[in-house]
Amino acid sequence: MLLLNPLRGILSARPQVLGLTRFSSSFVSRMRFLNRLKQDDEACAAALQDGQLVLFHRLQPLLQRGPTGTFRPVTLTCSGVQSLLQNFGSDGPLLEDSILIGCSEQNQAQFCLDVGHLDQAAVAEFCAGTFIDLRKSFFLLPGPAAQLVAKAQALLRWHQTNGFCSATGQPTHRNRAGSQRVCSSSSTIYYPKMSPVVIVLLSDGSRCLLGRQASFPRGMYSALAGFCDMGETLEETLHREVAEEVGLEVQDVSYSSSQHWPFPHSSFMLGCHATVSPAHTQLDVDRSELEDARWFTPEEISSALQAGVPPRGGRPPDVWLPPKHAVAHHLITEWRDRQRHLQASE
Ligand SMILES: NC(=O)C1=CN([C@@H]2O[C@H](COP(=O)(O)OP(=O)(O)OC[C@H]3O[C@@H](n4cnc5c(N)ncnc54)[C@H](O)[C@@H]3O)[C@@H](O)[C@H]2O)C=CC1
Ligand SMILES: [Mg+2]
Repeated sequence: MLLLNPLRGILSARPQVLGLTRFSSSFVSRMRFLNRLKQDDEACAAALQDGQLVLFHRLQPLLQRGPTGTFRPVTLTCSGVQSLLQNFGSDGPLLEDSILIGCSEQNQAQFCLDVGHLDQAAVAEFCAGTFIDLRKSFFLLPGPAAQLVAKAQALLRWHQTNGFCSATGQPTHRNRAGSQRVCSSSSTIYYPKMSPVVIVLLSDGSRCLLGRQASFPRGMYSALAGFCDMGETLEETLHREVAEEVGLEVQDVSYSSSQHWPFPHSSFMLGCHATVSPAHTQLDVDRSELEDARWFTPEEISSALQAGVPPRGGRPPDVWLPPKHAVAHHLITEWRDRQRHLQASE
């Protein structure tokens, strides 16, 4: 139940439907619907009228704590946002700045809008929510909502920083969905960008390798990661990064899963497992990239996973691992489960 009077009737009645369930029977129709909205400005404008909107203020999403204590993004109807904008003396064109971010399972188009020109505290109070920094929001929200909010913020940021053509210096104009921008002078089309990053959990058969950068929170260790250089394959990046960062030669590589990672800007994380020969595990750590790297046994990994993410302010344990939403966490739990399976079958 939403306990919000000023917004009665303008908050979306279905805030919990953010995020897509893949492979549902209507998956194909939703994907085709979204694709049409990206190509057809009129259809997109019509979909906005019936859509849900997630608000941001200077790239911070508006969240609300639900009755069970879990956070979710506040979702507004189109008329709800219009009332809000009118209430704050700003209406009309701003609504057209909204960007298409998805489609709910009820076939409602989902949009985001940054109201950074309005008073943050007043809007938050009006919507009975709180604008929370994305890094914090990402870990407060359940997985699908976190990914949707991260995608929304990445698109808002991309539009805010790509207002001009890098070749002609002339303004660029967005399509209605916000899926591209076109140079007003040269007609060059620009699409939102992600930087590909390979992230790899190395194993020597009985241990896995984790490292930490000096900039990580104290005690946090993660899988090795590195940006792809122009022209590289996933495998070439992986071999190069491991050689550069810890001085090892990789044998086998297998792909696990991928993730859009919004920090510090949009990265496309390609998660892999890889092995090194048990006879060649001596590390030669590049201290300009990593503060530390070491091999961990399955027992050490299990207890670090059990310890969880330390609360803010408290003294962190000596070793803790990235939280659930991070692909690094997924790679580490996959490796731990595989080790358990191997031990059980011995
Ligand atoms: N989701 C997850 O589980 C994890 C995500 N990550 C992310 O992976 C990313 C890459 O990891 P790092 O070890 O820092 O990469 P890295 O080992 O390639 O080192 C970063 C350096 O690469 C250079 N670089 C080359 N191409 C770049 C580009 N397109 N954008 C920015 N810098 C570029 C810069 O000099 C930068 O300082 C980080 O942004 C981090 O947030 C890292 C670990 C876990
Ligand atoms: Mg790295």
